Formats: sequence, structure tokens, C-alpha cells
Amino acid sequence: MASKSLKTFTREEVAKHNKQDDLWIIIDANVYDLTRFAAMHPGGLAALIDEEIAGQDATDQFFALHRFEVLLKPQYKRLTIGIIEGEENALHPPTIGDISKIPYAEPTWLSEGYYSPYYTENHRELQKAVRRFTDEYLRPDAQAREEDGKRPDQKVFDKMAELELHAMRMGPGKHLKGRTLMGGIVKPEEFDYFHELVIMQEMVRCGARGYGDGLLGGKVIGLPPVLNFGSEELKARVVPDILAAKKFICLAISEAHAGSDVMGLQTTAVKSEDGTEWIINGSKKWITNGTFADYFTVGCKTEDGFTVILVERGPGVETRQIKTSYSTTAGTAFITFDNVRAPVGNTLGEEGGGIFVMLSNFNHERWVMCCASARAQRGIVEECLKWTTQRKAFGKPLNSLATIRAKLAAMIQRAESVQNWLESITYQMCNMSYKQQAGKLAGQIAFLKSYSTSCAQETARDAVQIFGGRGITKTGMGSLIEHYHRTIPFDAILGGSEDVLSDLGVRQAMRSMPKDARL
Ligand code: HEM
Repeated sequence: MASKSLKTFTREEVAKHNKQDDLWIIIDANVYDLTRFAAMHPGGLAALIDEEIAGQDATDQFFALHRFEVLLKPQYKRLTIGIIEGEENALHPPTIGDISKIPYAEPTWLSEGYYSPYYTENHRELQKAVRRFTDEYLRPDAQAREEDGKRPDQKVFDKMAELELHAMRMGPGKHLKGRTLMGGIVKPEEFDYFHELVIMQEMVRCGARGYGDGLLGGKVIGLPPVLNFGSEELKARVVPDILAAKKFICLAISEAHAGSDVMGLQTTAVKSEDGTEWIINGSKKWITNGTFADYFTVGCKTEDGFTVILVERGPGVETRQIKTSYSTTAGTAFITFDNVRAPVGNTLGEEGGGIFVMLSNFNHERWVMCCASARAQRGIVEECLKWTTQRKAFGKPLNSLATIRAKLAAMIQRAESVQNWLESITYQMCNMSYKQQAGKLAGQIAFLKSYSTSCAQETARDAVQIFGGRGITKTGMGSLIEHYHRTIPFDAILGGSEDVLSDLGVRQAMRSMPKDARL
């Protein structure tokens, strides 16, 4: 942390500066002059002029109360005046691209000395590149956008487009053909679901749930129906601009009237008299990226059932922000369609065949959410392991309490089981056609998502208990825990709520019961 050219001091010299008008302290061998800062210290003056702090080594006390990033902020970094003679920094903040050394903070395949049958050298190379990208570009933008509530910076979208991350997030397929993926690291024909898993799990590390959805979550779920069911003409017209992040798309299915109950939807589409256009009326609610979308993949009631239609923003389309418990960065919208016209050529799949279009979309959407949920809960394990090691209560580190260790054990078990099941399903996806996946994996993926998010909710609850008041405070040591606990219900609801998905899994199993089986 401190540069070699800094002045050196002995501990005895530092100890002489122990008064309010001449106040130095030592943190991790660095010497800080807090004389002018002390009166402005957010933790109060008294904490700093305490006789155990002023002029002393306050490393343990500091890290019990502040995150590392406090010391890295320019306004505080410049309080450093030197380093203790003959000593070096023993503590190191995470740097760009780092793999965490904290046990269980990384999935096994990334942990030193462990093996995996699933990941190749190519997946590893991609992982390194996406981690650097996330640390360098996404994390700073995520923090700034969570503060101001605006959507992710267009520069971030453009950079992602340059690396073809928008295209890769749609999974393997023809849409990757001819593209240079992540600067050429992966060949389009070699890109598989483990590559996609790596991208999801790295990006979610930016630790901002609303921002994560703002990073074109709407495209991840709204574009597949166009790619899989749109006409060639429609695809040629809309897909290139969407994958270049020049235009935005969202999936507009749920309504105030019906969420998980897709058959209960009330938005209607009727044909114009000359039969060339759909006329759409109704409303949609909780639509991710809806506030800034140019295209809407809309589920509509039609004469012969349910039909999915691509609607372009234009006369009669209105979107307004819904205030949810995560940030407005996600652009969550309430949308009204008032006699909105869309060409009949914008129909996705068969007229009346919308249920099939939607159901085949769900598997991928839910699997993507499982990737994110598995990785995000692991991040909470890391926070809790660090905190319980560095935080002392009743004179001992928190992790010396058996009740705390029991909570850590449960968290770790949940994170590991979710990741391992996810990898097993991903392996099946790599070896099955899209159609086979729909038949064989709908139940498994539904179960995994419901299991993963219930694990995540328990982990969020345990983490708040471990962090105490800090787990409900937006700044400081527990900021990530507070954020996670507040936003975890999104995972448990979006893409199908836990109860609905568990039931779906059992119903799929019931359908596959052999007729001749008896106890
Ligand atoms: C370079 C030295 C220090 C800097 C730049 C600094 C800065 C800060 C900042 C920015 C906060 C607000 C924390 C947040 O909400 O993120 C804070 C809080 C606090 N600081 Fe410091 N601090 C320093 C040293 C110390 C030391 C040595 C102590 C002594 C124990 C201390 C005690 C506290 C306390 C008690 C709080 C309130 C924590 C809470 O609300 O949970 N600080 N400090």
C-alpha cells in the first residue's frame, strides 16, 4: 500500500504524536497523520484520541470497524505520511483479477489444488478475462449507479459489445457465428454452457443486484424468443443492434393480474381489418429494463390462445419506473399498451403457440438465475468468514463461538451443494439438444432454482445475524450483507417463485412415472 519512497519512522517516534493537535496512528505498518482529519472522522474524535489508539498501532481496531476500501479512497490514502522502519505491509486488499484465498470463497474448480471434470483451459482463460473486466469496468460503474439509480453507463455497454459479452450471454448458438469472443479467447463453435456459466458467475461478483439486472437482464430473457422463433427478416432487422447494445429489449409477460399464472394474462392482441397488423391493449408489470427498452417481447391473449409478439416502442407504448426494493438501475417498469400496432411478421412462433415459446424460454432464464444465485451466496460466505475472523466480541474472535461456526457450516454446505448441482445440470445441457433439455431438464432446473434461492434466503438471514446491526446498515462493514438481504427476494421470485417451481419439478416427475411401477 505505501510507496517505498515514503519516509520511515520508528514506533517510538510515532508514539510521541498522541494528542488531538498532533495525532498519528499506525495501521498495517503505515503511519497516518490524523491531526486535521480527526475532527471530521465519521466515527468521532473520541475514538481516535483514546490512549490505546493515539500514537499506537490501531490495525486490529481499524479492521474491526472499517472495510479495506476506506484506506484506498484518495481522500484517506493521502493521510499516509510514512511507514515503520524495517517493516512491510502484511495486509493486502484484493487487486484486479485476483482469486480469493479465503476458503470456499471461490468455486472448487478455481481453488488451488482442487480438480474438476467440467472446465477446460479455455474456460479458465475466459474466467480470468471476465474477472478482470468485472473488477475494472463493472464494479466501479455498479457502485456509482447504485448510488444515482441511473442505468449502467453506455460506455460499459459498448465495452461489453466490443468483447461480444452481450452475444455470449445469450448462450451457445448461431448468433455467435463470425464474432470475435472476448478478444478471440473462445472460438464461437467451442462456446458452451460452461463458458456462459463462467461469464454469469464472474459478472455477478460486482455485488449489486439491481445493477446486475440493469446490465441487460431484459435482453437475456427477452431476446431468446426472437432468436429461436422470429422470422429471418425480423432477426436481421433487430438482432444486430441489440447485441451491439445500440437498442434494448425486454421480456414483457407478467401483469398486475397474473405473474407465475401465465394463462391468467389479460393483455390482448387482435388483428387489424386488413390482417397485416396486431393491435395490442393492456398492461405489464415488473418488466426489467422496460423503462429504457426499444423492443418488448410481449405475451398476449389472442383469438386462439396465447401469442408472443415483438412490439417496438412507438405511439401507444408508455413505460414508467416502478419503485422496487432494489435500485432503479434495473429500469423495472409498469408498461401500458394503448392500441399499439405491430406487424404480423413480428409474431414469435405460431399464433396461439405462445405457451410453447414461453416455456422453452424459461429453462435458460432459470438456469442463468441459478448461476448468479450460486455465486452470489458464495460471496456472502466470504464476507462472513472474514468478518467472524477479524471481529472480536467478548474478547475473542466471533468464530470462536460454536453458534457462529454452525451458521458458517450451513452457509458453506448450501453454497457447495448448489454449485455442484448446477455444474451437473450444466454438463447435461452441454450434451443435450435444446429440445431434449426442455423435456429432461425443466424439472431439474426448476428444482435447482427453487432450492438455490431458498438456500440463499437462509444464508442472507444467517449473515444478518452474524453481522448484527451492520447487516441492516447500508454503509460500512455490513454493506454487502445489507444489500444482499434486501435484494435476495428478487432471485426467489423472478423467473418463477419458489413454491411454483418446486411444484413444477414434482409434476414433471409425476408425468414421467412408469405406468407399470408398483411398491
Ligand atoms: C486512517 C484512519 C481512519 C480513517 C480514514 C477512518 C475513516 C472512517 C470512515 C470513513 C468511517 C465511516 C465508515 C463507514 O460508514 O463506511 C469511520 C467510522 C468509524 N471509525 Fe474510523 N477511520 C480511521 C481510523 C479509526 C480508528 C483508528 C478508530 C478507532 C477504533 C476508528 C473508529 C471508528 C468508528 C468507531 C467508526 C464508526 C463505525 C460504525 O459506525 O460502525 N477509526 N471511520
